[in-house]
Amino acid sequence: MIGLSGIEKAFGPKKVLRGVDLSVARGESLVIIGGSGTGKSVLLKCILGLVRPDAGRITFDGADVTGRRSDAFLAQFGMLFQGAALFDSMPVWQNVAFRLLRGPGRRPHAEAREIAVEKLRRVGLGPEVADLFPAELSGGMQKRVGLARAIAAEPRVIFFDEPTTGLDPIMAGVINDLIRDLVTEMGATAITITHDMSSVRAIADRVAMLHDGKLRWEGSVAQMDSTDDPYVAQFIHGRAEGPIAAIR
Ligand SMILES: Nc1ncnc2c1ncn2[C@@H]1O[C@H](COP(=O)(O)OP(=O)(O)OP(=O)(O)O)[C@@H](O)[C@H]1O
Repeated sequence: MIGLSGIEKAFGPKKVLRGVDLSVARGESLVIIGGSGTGKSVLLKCILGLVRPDAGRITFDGADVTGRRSDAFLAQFGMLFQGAALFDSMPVWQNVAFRLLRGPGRRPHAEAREIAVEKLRRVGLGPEVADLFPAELSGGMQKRVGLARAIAAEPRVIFFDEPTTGLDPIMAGVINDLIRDLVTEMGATAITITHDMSSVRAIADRVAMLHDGKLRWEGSVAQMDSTDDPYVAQFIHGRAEGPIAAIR
């Protein structure tokens, strides 16, 4: 469904992506791991067209989309940002219904609110939360609202950027399970960036590791656990010693 071939991106002299080849099948949940600053976020931004690659090709449903993104293209994506990134000045339901209230797929106000309340229910939040403001919610609740927003327009592809950062392990587990269930239920394709190995295990059909601007390794969670690739092993066991330099 999504294909990347030979993606390169440099910022000034710094070569961040050095030829990334990666494909994601429809309905698959891919998790991208890798050390800080290896270009995971830059890679997602390339797919969304927020960053233009210096070289390489991006395809979506077989069509070449490198360098051009229409509103209709972007409407197929949902995104859960790091830190939920809610608009503080809007009540929760308007945050969830953000895309339903504007743009090409605009819905009437009452209908958008109804959809927002339904999506909030889906992530375990009651209708009483709809009229609260983000500042009145805990971090875990804010993540759920971000998740409800990501699925509100029923996207075909959802990106999760470090979905459990800042949450306690129990809430992280709840969010991981919700992501897994939502993706399965919607039949959506998911790409997740995370440092959290519990997320990898809960969410991934397939794991890809970025290192030094390239796709270093890919495989299933079971293959990840038994691989003798020293980079993957260092990462999953969180060792300071190993081929990945700990000073960044
Ligand atoms: N717009 C930009 N201009 C200049 N440099 C950038 C820009 N965007 C990203 N970079 C650089 O590209 C590198 C990769 O950044 P990126 O955010 O993709 O890393 P990451 O793998 O997502 O890291 P983390 O896990 O810490 O979030 C970093 O060194 C960053 O400073």
